[in-house]
Amino acid sequence: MRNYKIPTLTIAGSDSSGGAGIQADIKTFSALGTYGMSVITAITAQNTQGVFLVEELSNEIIKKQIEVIFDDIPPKAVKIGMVSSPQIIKEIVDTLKKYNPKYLVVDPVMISKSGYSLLKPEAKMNLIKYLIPMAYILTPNTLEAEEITGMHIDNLNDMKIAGQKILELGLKYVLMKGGHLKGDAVDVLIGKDTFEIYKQERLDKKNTHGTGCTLSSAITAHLALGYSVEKAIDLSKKYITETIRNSFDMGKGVGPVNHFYSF
Ligand SMILES: Nc1ncnc2c1ncn2[C@@H]1O[C@H](COP(=O)(O)OP(=O)(O)OP(=O)(O)O)[C@@H](O)[C@H]1O
Ligand SMILES: Cc1ncc(CO)c(N)n1
Repeated sequence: MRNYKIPTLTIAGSDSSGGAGIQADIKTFSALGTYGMSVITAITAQNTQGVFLVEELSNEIIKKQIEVIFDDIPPKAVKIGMVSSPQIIKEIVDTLKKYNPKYLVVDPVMISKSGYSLLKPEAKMNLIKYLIPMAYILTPNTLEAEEITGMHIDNLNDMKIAGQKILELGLKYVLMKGGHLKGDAVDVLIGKDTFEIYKQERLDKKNTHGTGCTLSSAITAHLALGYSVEKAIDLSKKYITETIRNSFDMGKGVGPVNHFYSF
């Protein structure tokens, strides 16, 4: 139902260049027909060439944004992206526990495509201990899954084993993204009794800024719209593929995907 009235929420960092972070999430929520809302955790001075400065917001304003949204417009599904420090992670987890959102999609953002660390090294423990266990779905790329599990991931079988290891932290599903491996763009969904492979052709495209953010917010939107987890991922995988296929030059570096290719 594309009536733009189903509320969805992203808790993430702002990307001033509009291709990733909060901006990618809101574009995706809108393109897929939901009502997007945001809790900003940090502001990045970023463009298509890199991340130049990051300023985190205070725990107080992050907590308040979450509370006033949930008290007024409870979202049908929530996505969490960049949460850079241990105290921000703890604050978000403690605040969300009061509302216990059913569909919580966690994208464990660690390093930007341009190589900038968006997660402080000391925050990794809180991510694993507090945030990941709350997730309905975690969407790590293989490098993030390596950081979480300590395993080396090279192929589909490694992805499956690492996914099963992450499930032990208590979450429902892991969607591991194989975008960084060679060959087709293959992602795998791992649940207690679930193993699904989502395969699309690898597109030879330069402009892939924001692919991870876009995929996780597409899953959030589709869950909010009432699709099953398998169908939500299937539709989101097709959406990200088309946004990459229609990506375009913008700026001097790695340009954005095209969230609005179908309009
Ligand atoms: N060149 C490509 N062609 C087709 N699909 C791709 C390509 N690159 C990535 N994907 C797909 O895009 C989605 C996002 O994956 P990716 O591995 O880029 O995430 P990420 O590394 O978290 O992104 P980001 O750098 O934005 O954080 C996945 O479904 C992945 O398979
Ligand atoms: C704010 C922000 N969040 C996530 C990403 C994804 O890497 C990014 N580049 N910037």
